[in-house]
Formats: sequence, structure tokens, C-alpha cells
Amino acid sequence: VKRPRNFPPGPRGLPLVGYLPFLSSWDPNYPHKAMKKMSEVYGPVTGIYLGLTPVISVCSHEAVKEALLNEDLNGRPHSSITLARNFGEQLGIMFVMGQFWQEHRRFTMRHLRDLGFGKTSIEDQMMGELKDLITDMENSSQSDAQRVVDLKGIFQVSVLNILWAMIAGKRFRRNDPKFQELLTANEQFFRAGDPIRGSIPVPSLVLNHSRIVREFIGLKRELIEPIQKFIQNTIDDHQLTNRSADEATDFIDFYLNEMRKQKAENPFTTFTNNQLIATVTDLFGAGAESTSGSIGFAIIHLIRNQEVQLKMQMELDQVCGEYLPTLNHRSSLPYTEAVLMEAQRCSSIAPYAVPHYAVKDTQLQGYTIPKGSVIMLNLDAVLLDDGYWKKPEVFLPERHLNEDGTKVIKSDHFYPFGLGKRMCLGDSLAKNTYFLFTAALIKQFRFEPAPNEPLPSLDPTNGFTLGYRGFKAVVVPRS
Ligand code: HEM
Repeated sequence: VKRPRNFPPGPRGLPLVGYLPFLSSWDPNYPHKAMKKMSEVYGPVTGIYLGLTPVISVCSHEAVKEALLNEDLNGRPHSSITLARNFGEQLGIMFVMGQFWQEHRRFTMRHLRDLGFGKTSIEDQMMGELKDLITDMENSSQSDAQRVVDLKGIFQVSVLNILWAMIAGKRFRRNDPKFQELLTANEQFFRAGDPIRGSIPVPSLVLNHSRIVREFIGLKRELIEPIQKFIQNTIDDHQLTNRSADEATDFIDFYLNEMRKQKAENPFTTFTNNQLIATVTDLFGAGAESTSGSIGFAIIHLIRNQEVQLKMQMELDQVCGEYLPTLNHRSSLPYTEAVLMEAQRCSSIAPYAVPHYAVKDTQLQGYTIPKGSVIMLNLDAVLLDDGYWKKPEVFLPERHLNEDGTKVIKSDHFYPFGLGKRMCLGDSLAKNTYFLFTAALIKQFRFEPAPNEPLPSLDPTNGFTLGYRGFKAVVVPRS
């Protein structure tokens, strides 16, 4: 492919496939690390071609911030995966753009906010889920002579229940087999590919006929279908109860009311049944993996840094006494807050955000970015930038505190949820859940390495987002 004038520097590949076969030579395991290493040679804005698609890797705070705030780079690539995930159409919130995206993002945010997103009004419900989790962990701990508990996937049901109550007005029992099956399918879907390979457009003819290509880009239709079917059944139940806008108690109710209203006025409305399934699939997918992943990583860091765990427990005991921490306590817990930030900095679960897309020709750091480019924004490179953070690989909560440790310092290099108009839609809910769960678990239990097991690993599992590897730990209730 002939590069346009002033295209960002970067290695060239072969005709047709571009640089695709060589990317993993920079880092065989993690594409975001490969891109970071490439930037050390070519500069913070690197341009390559994957197949016929220009892909721009962006790896410095200045460049990432400029890109996130440039609305011409606010699109999303229409990859084969997102199309297959959404009935061959461009649906949902996460992988759409333009006016359609604005309308549906706004509608979803407004109603989730009314239903308690990021507000203290749902704190009781969060505490209910948390207490269930604590009881479950106490029982597991008691049933083992050495108090070893398996922490793989243990936070997911609790975290997703909080979101699911807002979306569908229901919660699941921790061991509900149907829900476990869905969570497993969702997790396997997220682990099947990575955002770079997943953003390459592949003609549907090739896709339908080649299992190798499907596997290469990470498309597993069989994992999407049960999730869609489950969401459709939930919608059908709501259609039966048919609550009016005044009686609506969850997001699906609100959406169905809007759909009926718009259909009566406009036959071309974008509020359709498939759009509802796609929106809920986006929320389910984003909500199940991310927050529980962050809680898991925070616990791993605290097992590996026992002195930090002790210090956090001292602060929690001092501020909350015999009670579990609440959102009201948050501003009085600077050390705890700093620990949570540090775990997110060291172990980002969305290391290159969600891929962006150039909706028209534009400029980034003086380079020309052609329309149709896929933009990979390396948040991980910003969170681990050694020109800004001292010894970025060291877990050091104090770096987020003022000198006497009484105040959290907000850094302009810390944005694990992104920035600008495409910023995470769930950040307020995620932040509250991450805080309440991690702080309460550390207050309630002492976490130690399990005997005869390796220390829990910080190497993430790969995928569209990153997760923690399952691990076991000694979990001792603190009296
Ligand atoms: C610790 C937890 C989480 C982290 C670190 C996180 C991070 C992110 C990031 C980096 C993006 C991409 C921003 C961009 O493309 O510029 C994103 C997008 C998104 N997140 Fe989250 N997220 C988390 C939790 C959640 C939760 C709980 C939900 C669901 C309620 C959610 C829903 C979404 C959606 C729908 C988008 C796409 C927004 C759009 O395209 O307009 N996230 N998130």
C-alpha cells in the first residue's frame, strides 16, 4: 500500500497483509506491549498497515490526549467481530458512531443515571451484594483447613448483579448455573482475540468460509448467541409485564417505552429490538469483565505487598471503626484511594481503550491521519510512562499522595477510563463498585499467599480487555 504524504513513521510490511505477520516479533504475548516497543524506535505516533487498513499506534500522554480530544478520531472501526456480534449491523453503543451513537449513548446514560448509576441511592443494594460475597468467602475459608480460597471469577456475579438490577430489575444467585454459563461465555469471548486483530475488516464471504480466519481475528459466534438469546428472553419477559413509562423500574422498561413511542411517530426509528439487545450486550460485556478484573488485580497487588495491605487495614479500621466502608467514608480514606489508583495504574484492564477510528482526514502531533485509520490509544503506555512516573513498575501508592499522606494528588497522566466524549460510560458505577468491594474485602479479611502455590501472577490474561489469572490465596477473617 502506498502511504499517504506525512503519514506517521513506522515499519513497512508485505503487499496485501501489511505488517500483520511481524507485529508479534516485538512482543509475542501482548500487542499493546509490541506497540509500545515499536514506539521506542519510531516515535509516539507510529503508522503501520494491517492488510489494507492504516493502523495508528499512539503511545505518549500528549499524543493520546490530543487524539482522545479530537472529535474526528471519535469513530469506531466496523470490524467483522462487532458486526457478527450485532446481527451484521452497526448497533449498540460501543462500536457505533456519529448521530446514532450520540442519541443512544445519551439515552442510555440518562436512564442509567436515573436508575442510580454512580449514586449513593443504590449503595444499599451494593452492600447487599457485598455482604453475600463476604459470607461466601467466609464459608469457603472455614471449609478449608489452611483457609485457602479459590478467587478465580469470584467477584463477577456480585459486580454484574449490581448492573443487572438496573438493566433488567433482577439479580442472580451466586451459583445459578445459567448465569455462570453466560459469564463463562462472555469471558471466553473477551479472551478469544485482541483489539488489533479484532479491528481488521474481513469480507463476510471469507469469514463465513474460513474457520482459520475466524480464529485468527478472535470471532467466536457460538459464545455470542447464548448471551443474545438470554437478553431476548429477558426482553420478552418485560414485554409481557408491559410497564408504562411511569411504572418503569429498569432500563429495559424505559427502552421499550421509548421504542413504542418512537415507532408510533417514526417508522425509521433507530430504537429497535436488535438495538436493545446490542446495547445490553455492550453493557453486560463491559460490566462483567472490567470491574471484577480491577478488584482481582488490586487483591493480587495487596497479597504481593503485605505492608501496603496492613497500612490500608489500619486506615480502614481507624476511619470506619467496626463498620464496612461506605461511599461517605471515601474522602477520609486517602491511602485506600491511592492503593486503588495504583492498582489500576500498574494493571490496566483496557490497555488500549476501545479502538478509535478516523471519520475524516485529520492531524495528530503534526502527522496526517487518513480517514478510515484505526487508532490504538495506548493508555497503558501513559500509565507506565517512565518519563513521568518514577520507577513505574514498582507498586507505590504513596506516589498518588501529598507529602504527609493526607490528600490524594490527581495526576493528568492517570485516566484508565479514557478522556473526552468517548470516555467510559460506566466509570461512575465502576469507581464506586471497585472502591466499596476492594475496601470492604481488605477490611474484612487478611489475604496472604497460599502455601505451596506460586505468588499470584500479575501477568494478565490476553484478550479484548485484560483479566487476572485465577489464583488461590489464604483468606482469614479479621476479628
Ligand atoms: C474498572 C472498570 C472499567 C474500566 C477501567 C473501563 C475502561 C473503559 C475504557 C478505557 C473505555 C474506552 C474509552 C475510549 O474508547 O476512548 C471504555 C468504554 C466503555 N465502557 Fe468502560 N470501563 C470500566 C467499567 C465499565 C462498566 C462497569 C461499564 C458498564 C456499565 C462500562 C461501559 C462502557 C461502555 C458502554 C463503553 C463504550 C463507550 C462509547 O463507546 O461511547 N465500562 N471503558
